[in-house]
Amino acid sequence: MESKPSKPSMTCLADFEDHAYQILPRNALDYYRSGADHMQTLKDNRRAYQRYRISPKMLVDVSKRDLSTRIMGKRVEFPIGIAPTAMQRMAHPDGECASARAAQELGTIFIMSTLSTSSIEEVAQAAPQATKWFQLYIYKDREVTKKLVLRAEKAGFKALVLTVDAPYFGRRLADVRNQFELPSHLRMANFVGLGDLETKAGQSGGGSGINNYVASLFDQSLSWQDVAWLKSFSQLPIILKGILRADDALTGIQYGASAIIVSNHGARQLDGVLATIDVLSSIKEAVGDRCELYLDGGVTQGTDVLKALALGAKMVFLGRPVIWGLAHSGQSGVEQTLRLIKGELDSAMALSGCTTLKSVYQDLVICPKSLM
Ligand SMILES: Cc1cc2nc3c(=O)[nH]c(=O)nc-3n(C[C@H](O)[C@H](O)[C@H](O)COP(=O)(O)O)c2cc1C
Ligand SMILES: CCCCCCC(=O)C(=O)O
Repeated sequence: MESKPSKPSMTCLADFEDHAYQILPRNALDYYRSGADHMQTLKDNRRAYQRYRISPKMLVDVSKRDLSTRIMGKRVEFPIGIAPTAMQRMAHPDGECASARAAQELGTIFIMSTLSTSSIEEVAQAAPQATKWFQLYIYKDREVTKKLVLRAEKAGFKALVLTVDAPYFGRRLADVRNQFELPSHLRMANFVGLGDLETKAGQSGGGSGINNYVASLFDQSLSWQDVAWLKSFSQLPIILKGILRADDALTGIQYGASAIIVSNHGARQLDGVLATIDVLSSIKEAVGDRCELYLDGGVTQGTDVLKALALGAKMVFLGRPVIWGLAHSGQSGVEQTLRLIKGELDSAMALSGCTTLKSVYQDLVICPKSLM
């Protein structure tokens, strides 16, 4: 008797999330999954996608499809990249190096967090061909910040992603309850030998080591002038991450931002802000074609991506889903995650009459009044 081929165990991104919930230590799992305060926005980031529905076009020849695009002038195989998430070695020993390699393998973008558990140079060496962007937090110590930027530039990173929504950190209640500390075998790899910058995340101070770290070391006086400061010594294009309003997007362009990531930091900062998909079209309307717009937050399936593209994003980024893939099986798990959602987008495009990303128009998505 012929035996049946074995069942695929991972069929969608939620399967990886379920798996991660079973295997990750509590301290790490809570850190990764939490939103701020009572997590109203965390739920809304995902739920909001259900308020938008697709209005597909029929009898279009969809036998050939192309998901590739150009982002900041560079070819990307499909419009789904990896958002910066800190401390990835808590999910898998290969951490950020594995995620960057997965991005390289699939031809998409990897954004590396300032607060990585692998260094800029380690990631650059692990994935030399990947398109890598460096996410920047600005420290009170501006010399440290400047050195970090110059290291990223030297190591071949192609853009700076300046996070603008985190002068302080939101209160993630589980991290406070767990008295979160970076496990002692890991390090803030970009700051080795720099005292508190390396070690402070390993000190909870009786609360969350994260808030402790940020409140004492990040520059709370950050303002628009600092975009000009960055441009004064770095050649890299600047992408603002964490914009939620059209007027801020326009100001960002005036100060020289090359692109904007519409983001609420995965609902980890100010609880009660709008879901990112809900603010996207108003920002797109204001900025038009003056800069590229990307989005993150709550994207977990191909139809979410299709909706974001139709409403004005050129690319979306995944935060937690990549962590769940990493926790499953390192580079391979991240690759599987990206392939799954890419396949879902491809299928959603085929079934809605789109053969290229350019053919994904705004009228493909509607928000019926009954669902508002
Ligand atoms: C565990 C975790 C760590 C994060 N670390 C950073 C970071 O270091 N820098 C940053 O700008 N954003 C950080 N973010 C926010 C993500 O870049 C992104 O905005 C968010 O995760 C997108 O939402 P999603 O997780 O629903 O995909 C983090 C998010 C999570 C969940
Ligand atoms: C002590 C390390 C703090 C890491 C914070 C990274 C981040 O942005 C997050 O949302 O978490």
